Amino acid sequence: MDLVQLLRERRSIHRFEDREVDPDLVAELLDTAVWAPNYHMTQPWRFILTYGEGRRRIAEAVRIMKEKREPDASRKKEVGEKFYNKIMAIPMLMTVIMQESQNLIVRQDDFAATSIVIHNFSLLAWEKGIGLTWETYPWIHEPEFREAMGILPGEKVLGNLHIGYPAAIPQAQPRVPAAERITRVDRA
Ligand SMILES: Cc1cc2nc3c(=O)[nH]c(=O)nc-3n(C[C@H](O)[C@H](O)[C@H](O)COP(=O)(O)O)c2cc1C
Repeated sequence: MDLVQLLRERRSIHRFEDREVDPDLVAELLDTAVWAPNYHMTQPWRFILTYGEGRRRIAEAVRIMKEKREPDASRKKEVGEKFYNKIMAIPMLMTVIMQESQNLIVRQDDFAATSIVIHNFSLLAWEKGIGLTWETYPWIHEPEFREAMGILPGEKVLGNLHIGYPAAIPQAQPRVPAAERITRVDRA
């Protein structure tokens, strides 16, 4: 697939086939994805791949969080179970973690660089027929999740990528033509 087609045809995928994703393939793709521009060459990222029985670790943490935060006591179990099952239906989750610099400028540049790694990975995966959605639901920042995944102080979670072979590919969401957002400056 050429790059133009890859960029235009990639979609965020929410429904997956019940099919495993090879973690060695994901590791190989990541090894290319990390060739992102990175101003300070801090390479601040790390990745946790969760799949198979490992998913129970995230699913349990989510169940606990959702039960704890559900105000209606009679619905706690049901809500917890719903989120547990949602996580278990995702073939693989990749938690993307960034070491947070104390320096604001470095931290912002690092956030940009890590985001590029994520999109690089997304395109490389798409080329292999693997889809994903970058998810930033609030509970990735909750202590229950951080503890379950061994996320250290000073590390920021950029998201969970939900990864798998697409069961459905959503319609494209149209983009505003870039021409409408371009200002041309060609004279003094
Ligand atoms: C930083 C970031 C966070 C996102 N978080 C979510 C999310 O929490 N849930 C979700 O369904 N999609 C999330 N998305 C995916 C966007 O919703 C998606 O990219 C957008 O709808 C355009 O669809 P497309 O990726 O198929 O072109 C996120 C994307 C980015 C870049």
